[in-house]
Amino acid sequence: MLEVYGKKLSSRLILGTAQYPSPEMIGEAVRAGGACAVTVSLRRESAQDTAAAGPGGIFWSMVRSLGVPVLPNTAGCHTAREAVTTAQMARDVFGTNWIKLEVIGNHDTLQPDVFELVEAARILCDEGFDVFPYTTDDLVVAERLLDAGCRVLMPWCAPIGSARGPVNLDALRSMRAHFPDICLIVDAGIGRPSHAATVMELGYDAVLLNTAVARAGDPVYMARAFAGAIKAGRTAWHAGLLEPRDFAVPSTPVIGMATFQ
Ligand SMILES: CC(=O)[C@@H](O)[C@H](O)COP(=O)(O)O
Repeated sequence: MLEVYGKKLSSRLILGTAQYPSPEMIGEAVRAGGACAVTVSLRRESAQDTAAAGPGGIFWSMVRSLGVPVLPNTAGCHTAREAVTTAQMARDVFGTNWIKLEVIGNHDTLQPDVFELVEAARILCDEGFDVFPYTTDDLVVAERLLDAGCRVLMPWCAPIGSARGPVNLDALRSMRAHFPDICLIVDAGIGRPSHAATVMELGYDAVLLNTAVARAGDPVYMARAFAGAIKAGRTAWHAGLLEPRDFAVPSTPVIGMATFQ
């Protein structure tokens, strides 16, 4: 069972809550996929600033009623300062020390600003937050985040919302090899269940995704498909996968085969 910051999680799928056709469908997708947690953007939801969407409103009650841990996120923040303030507000609203730390550095790629990210992570870890940093697959940045106090890393596999899947498998593989004991959760860019299975086959601990489910033709079915893929990938990793080989190797033994002269 996956344990993160001392909390045991019921599965290896974390779902985002944005872009669904309706709030009800978020609940259905979370249940169908057996998601172990949901991530929520405090800024995005609060920005709508209506009685229905504000911190006491329908959206928030629905999120709380899902019965899974809430992982508030700092989506939309561009500086360490903004992210720290947003995290502090999220702690008050949700009563949790968990924070998915996003500090965006580039408008086109939504790539994290890793410098601001590390700074924000250091401040938040010092303040007692359990920080889940959305980062790139850069090993040096990963080291800095761990030095700052993070116990989980969330590398992207492709830009947020791109649905491209793992564009640099070697980097993800090397991150897994460098940090065998750190909880690694792929966050962003997963487009298909097969992408999720692929990263789980590499030994990743979990997957966080949003767009691929929320924007699917049928989000509920898609959540179920992702749940199956994540379990399959994890089981395959446990089973011990063969490394690809350059040459053919007969699968049927030839020893003892009759020979005709
Ligand atoms: C919801 C959330 O936190 C996103 O910022 C996250 O990174 C998911 O990315 P995808 O929408 O590409 O799955």
